Amino acid sequence: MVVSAFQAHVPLAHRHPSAHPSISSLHPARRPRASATQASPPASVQKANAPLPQAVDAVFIGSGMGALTAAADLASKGASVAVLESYLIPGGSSGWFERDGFRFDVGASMIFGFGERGTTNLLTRALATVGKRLETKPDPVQVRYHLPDGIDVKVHREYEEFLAELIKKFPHEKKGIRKFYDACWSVFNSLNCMPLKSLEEPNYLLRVFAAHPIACLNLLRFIGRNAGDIARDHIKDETLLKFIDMECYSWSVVPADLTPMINAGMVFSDRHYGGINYPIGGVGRIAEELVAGIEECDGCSVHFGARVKKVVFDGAGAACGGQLVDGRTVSAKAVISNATRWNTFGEKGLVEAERVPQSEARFRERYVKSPSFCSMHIAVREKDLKVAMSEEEGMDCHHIMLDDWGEIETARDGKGTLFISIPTVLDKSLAPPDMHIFHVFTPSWMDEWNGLPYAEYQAKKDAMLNTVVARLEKKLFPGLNDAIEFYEVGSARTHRRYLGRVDGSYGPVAGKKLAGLMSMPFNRTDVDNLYCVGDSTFPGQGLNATAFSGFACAHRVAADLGIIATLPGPIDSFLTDLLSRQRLKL
Ligand SMILES: NC(=O)c1ccc[n+]([C@@H]2O[C@H](COP(=O)([O-])OP(=O)(O)OC[C@H]3O[C@@H](n4cnc5c(N)ncnc54)[C@H](O)[C@@H]3O)[C@@H](O)[C@H]2O)c1
Ligand SMILES: CC(C)=CCC/C(C)=C/C=C/C(C)=C/C=C/C(C)=C/C=C/C=C(C)/C=C/C=C(C)/C=C/C=C(\C)CCC=C(C)C
Repeated sequence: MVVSAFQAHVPLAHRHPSAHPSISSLHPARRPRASATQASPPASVQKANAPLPQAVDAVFIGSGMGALTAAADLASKGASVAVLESYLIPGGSSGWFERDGFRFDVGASMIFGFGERGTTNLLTRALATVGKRLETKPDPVQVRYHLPDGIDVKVHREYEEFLAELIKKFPHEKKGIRKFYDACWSVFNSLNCMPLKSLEEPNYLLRVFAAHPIACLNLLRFIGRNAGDIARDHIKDETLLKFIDMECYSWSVVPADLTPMINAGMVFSDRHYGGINYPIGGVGRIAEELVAGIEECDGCSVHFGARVKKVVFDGAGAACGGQLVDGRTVSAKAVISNATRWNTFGEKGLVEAERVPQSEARFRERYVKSPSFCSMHIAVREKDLKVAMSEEEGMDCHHIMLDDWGEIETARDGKGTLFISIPTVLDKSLAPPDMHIFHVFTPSWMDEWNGLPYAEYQAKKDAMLNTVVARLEKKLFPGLNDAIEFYEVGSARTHRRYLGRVDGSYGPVAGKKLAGLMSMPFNRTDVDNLYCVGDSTFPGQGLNATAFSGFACAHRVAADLGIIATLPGPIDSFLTDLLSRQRLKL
């Protein structure tokens, strides 16, 4: 099937601002967006969609960053892979869409894992597995916070510069601040000195322990802890603790008490080590290049418009393929689901109810769905903004805004935490000259949107936009209202529809206080030959995190397929099962 330019850019959300007098009168300068771009779809997408293979070593359900990383790594090791993606372009939440010469990132534009050094630069490494590389633009500031109590803090790329700014605000906590963030460095440095592969492959564990015993022991010290515990070991000031809650919430969507310390160590240090780097041409370029690289490998293919209905099983109850909604089947020795845990094992999931293993109950008891986001993608005319927009004049790409601490997690209707990215500050190629892309998103729940009739649904989107624009105008971007060229709002329903994620959820989060990452599932499941990859697996949300899950998954699958050396078969099986039984007790 050839994907037409129009199909490849199906609207993310349908919206008709002109149909709502309140909106058009509030924003006379706005116009409905023009029809979807007629530009050609990317070469990767055009080339993909060869006929489905009948049988491969590994079949992937979905093409999010977890699956693409794993598929690329397996392909580079000589395995044959088929990636089946239900949508028309790759990447899932790291995909893109185009309108009128603008290229919007579907998800967050703040990208970790693109550094040049160490071992934690997993996006650089994922691309390298298939001989690809992307030009990136270093971001001098990870994020600028605009928080209650007058907290206006920039997280500079330079660690000491960030600490100095925070300490200036909380001088009485000088020691505690350094101790907390230094603890994060200790986690990061331990990870960043070792190859990162599967924690459920004993041969790797033995080798890595032999080569890096101190780093491994340090990671074991932190793997069962949460960032909030460590913060409170060192910090007493309640406002500073709230700031650290926000530091965690801004990427984990839970406060520090529920945020695993390993992930906090990664995020709070890598931003100063590899740094935040924006891929020129947009976040979607990562998925495009991975697809191109996978397709260049013998026996490997990526297919779009290929929605998998169910996992297929053999007579012994082992997974042996994926069946599409149109009935076609791809047989495989390993079946890897990049759908969320709920979409894989839940009601109407890919695995029929009677085959769902008991152990999944354990996951559901510990993890809940995080909220979705209401995403406002806005095209903005620079000349009408009353603030300087260039990096040279001090504009930052990413901002987080909150007006009242009480609303950090709970506020609805656009009154809670606002995440703002303006990727055109770093990459002008994303928009026509003198135009900017504002991506503003705020946590939002499916129950706010479900069942709304069309007119109410559209009105709610517009109301959210108006609330948010008013807040941004007042605090950060005077003139924004009149500078809007066009906009597009996505709700939890949009995320569910286009990303296939249950309730449009951003991913699983701890439903209660857990021991760090100890109970986060790895890639193997209790169904033979069925694996999971992506943010429903260790270590959770984030592109770099899902790239880790991809490498880990590829390593374990390659071991099971006999492509890489393991301990002798029976010993490998015995130790792997022992490790997984031990984790089940936790
Ligand atoms: N800046 C950032 O760090 C950033 C940016 C974007 C995304 N992300 C992260 O990406 C993570 C998600 O990555 P992921 O790997 O878990 O995947 P994903 O959810 O992004 O992608 C899954 C893909 O699987 C496809 N799919 C689902 N069910 C299918 C089926 N039955 N048949 C065929 N295809 C199916 C979906 O269409 C989607 O393309 C999120 O946690 C988010 O944090 C991070
Ligand atoms: C051998 C023995 C005995 C022991 C071994 C011990 C061992 C080796 C343990 C190893 C543990 C490992 C390998 C852990 C690896 C962890 C990794 C790689 C974690 C990576 C985490 C990355 C994260 C969490 C990245 C998150 C980024 C996100 C979510 C970015 C998105 C940002 C937003 C949504 C915010 C956007 C904000 C604005 C303002 C727009």
